[in-house]
Amino acid sequence: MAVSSAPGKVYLFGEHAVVYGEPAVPCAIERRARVGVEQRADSKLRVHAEDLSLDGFTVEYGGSTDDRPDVDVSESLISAAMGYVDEAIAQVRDVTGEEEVGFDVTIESDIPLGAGLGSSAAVVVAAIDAAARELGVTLEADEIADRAYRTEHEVQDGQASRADTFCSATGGAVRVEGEDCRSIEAPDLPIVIGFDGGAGDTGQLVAGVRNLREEYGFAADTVEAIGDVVRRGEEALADGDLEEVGRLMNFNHGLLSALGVSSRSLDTMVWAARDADAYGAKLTGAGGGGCIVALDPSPETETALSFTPGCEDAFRAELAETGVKRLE
Ligand SMILES: Nc1ncnc2c1ncn2[C@@H]1O[C@H](COP(=O)(O)OP(=O)(O)OP(=O)(O)O)[C@@H](O)[C@H]1O
Ligand SMILES: C[C@@](O)(CCO)CC(=O)[O-]
Ligand SMILES: [Mg+2]
Repeated sequence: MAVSSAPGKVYLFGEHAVVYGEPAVPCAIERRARVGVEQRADSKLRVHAEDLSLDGFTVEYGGSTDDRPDVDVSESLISAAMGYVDEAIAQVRDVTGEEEVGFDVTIESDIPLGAGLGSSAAVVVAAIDAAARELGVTLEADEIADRAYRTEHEVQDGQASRADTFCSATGGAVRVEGEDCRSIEAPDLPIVIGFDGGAGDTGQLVAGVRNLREEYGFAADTVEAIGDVVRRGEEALADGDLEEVGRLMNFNHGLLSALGVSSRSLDTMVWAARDADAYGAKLTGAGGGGCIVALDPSPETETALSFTPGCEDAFRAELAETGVKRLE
């Protein structure tokens, strides 16, 4: 049995636009997915997922018979959950050359699912690392990131960036522009997260932006404008100028909103953070529902969010210095 964990992330700048080659700056946070992998005698996959916003379920399938068991969970939820794990295991079969190998996979995660904190990337990164090690292969962080990217690319219908998976595999603050992925220095960031209890489907939201971009020149311009905001944001980060970082986060949120990926509850939380004098606030990740990220060294934003209708949870997040961790 091999067990690995990987962190979730927030985007300081640049989600969605990063899919079209603009730069983005995500930052790993200390909320992790842990994945345990044990090789089986047959070629099936059994997945036990503990906290998919329900009590947990187990599915077993693959091999010659497809015996998805009777579980008290909708088929669509299982399919959604299995998409990433399935493809991650396919990548490990490919990289190790062991095409017929089967696994029991156990997932535990404290990253809310589909909420913009990169639960998919964390699960995929940890699963790839653990499954490869279970077969005696230790992959470098770059290779894990690459295989995890291919997984997200496959599941998100060919539209994904390397940002989430690179950030989760390497930890820290990173900058991703197309194929170019690197770690960057970031000042101490007083990160506050607000969570509306909801979720958005990354694949669908990315497809929505793609359609807008194809239909309207000004939507394509909006994507480019996000790139401009990110470049200014990088300068502000390098200068340690958190007030400017915050102003640019606000601008970035407005542009994401124009692209149709915000929601009423995300906007409400963003305004609650701004009213509490946060440096700035924006949605994080694919949007549609889920989380916002704000910067505020004082307790005001967290307190304000905890009294905001529609905000289910407000918490501080520490930067995760380490990406994938080998636990067993
Ligand atoms: N604990 C878990 N167990 C099994 N699968 C999980 C778990 N957490 C996440 N996943 C997988 O990740 C999918 C959610 O990924 P999605 O990209 O839509 O959201 P996210 O990664 O949380 O947010 P974002 O991509 O916006 O940062 C789930 O449908 C499921 O397939
Ligand atoms: C929306 C998006 O930019 C980030 C999702 O966390 C998609 C991606 O980069 O693959
Ligand atoms: Mg995701």
